[in-house]
Amino acid sequence: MTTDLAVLAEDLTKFYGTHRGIEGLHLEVSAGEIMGFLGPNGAGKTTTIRLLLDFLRPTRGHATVLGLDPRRDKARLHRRIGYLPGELAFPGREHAGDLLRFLGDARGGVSWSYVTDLAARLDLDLSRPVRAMSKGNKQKVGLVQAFMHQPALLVLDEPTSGLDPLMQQEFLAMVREARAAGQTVFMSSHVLAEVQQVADRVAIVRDGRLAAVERVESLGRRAVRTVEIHFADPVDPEEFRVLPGITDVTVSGPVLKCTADGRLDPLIKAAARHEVIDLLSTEPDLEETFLSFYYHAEGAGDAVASAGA
Ligand SMILES: Nc1ncnc2c1ncn2[C@@H]1O[C@H](COP(=O)(O)OP(=O)(O)OP(=O)(O)O)[C@@H](O)[C@H]1O
Repeated sequence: MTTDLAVLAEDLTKFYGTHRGIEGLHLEVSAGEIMGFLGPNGAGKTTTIRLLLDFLRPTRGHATVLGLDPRRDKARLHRRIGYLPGELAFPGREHAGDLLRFLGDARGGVSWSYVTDLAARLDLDLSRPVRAMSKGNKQKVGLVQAFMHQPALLVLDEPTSGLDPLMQQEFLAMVREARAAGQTVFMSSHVLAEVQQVADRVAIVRDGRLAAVERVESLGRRAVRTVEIHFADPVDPEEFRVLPGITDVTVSGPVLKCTADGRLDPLIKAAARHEVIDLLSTEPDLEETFLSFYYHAEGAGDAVASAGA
């Protein structure tokens, strides 16, 4: 394989008995990119992540991570990865600082000032016992341990779960900085909005299959928006129903409501034939449009859209 791939999954498949975890996954993550891994609950995100790290063995297929075989080179690979599990379990009674020192030593030593910087950014008190921490604070400990050795690859399973909005933004800033430093980030989420803020591309899984891989810039083009136009006088809905990309037209006296598929130009030109009092266009809701398309569309799970890295 070429060395500029941080992750390569080839026909990666895991069945739990007869139950599909993930099937036939082909995925490439380039070195230095941020890849969002999106899907609803039970789609197969955690299964995929665990396969990449050799916490699970594939039923079929193969993964190459940082040029290594996760099974053969597990210890070497794990030193070069920062991993945040979806379910954090800190069994001991240690204070967060002791736990991080222990984990840092196990990875061959880390810069302690970097650890305290990360903790300060996330507003994490290292002198508190981890077991007594809230879910959000435990998540911060999990994030610090994933980032602290500045690994070549960060594999983060639902990293913002339990974080408040301010901390989510701080985390996204850390992810951007990681990319600037040449690190690769593979992060799962079921929230497109957060992934969209940092990711270069998103891979979308549904029912254990890859539904699509898209560059983030191209997601917006699929956005459907609702438009409401207030005219000075009543208008004929038929005039708008015939426009390309315009659906769900309803007219109530001088107020027209419709859905536009992203190209507003035909609608604006038609509206301009009348006196327009006001125009309201709701922000494209990508959760509703893009994701519902991939999550629910018939056969979407088999249609692997390829977007170049
Ligand atoms: N140990 C297991 N035994 C049996 N089935 C499992 C096991 N782990 C996961 N599954 C099933 O495999 C499928 C994929 O699960 P997975 O946890 O990978 O999804 P996910 O996308 O990470 O979901 P979530 O967002 O809920 O964590 C689901 O149908 C799940 O029920």
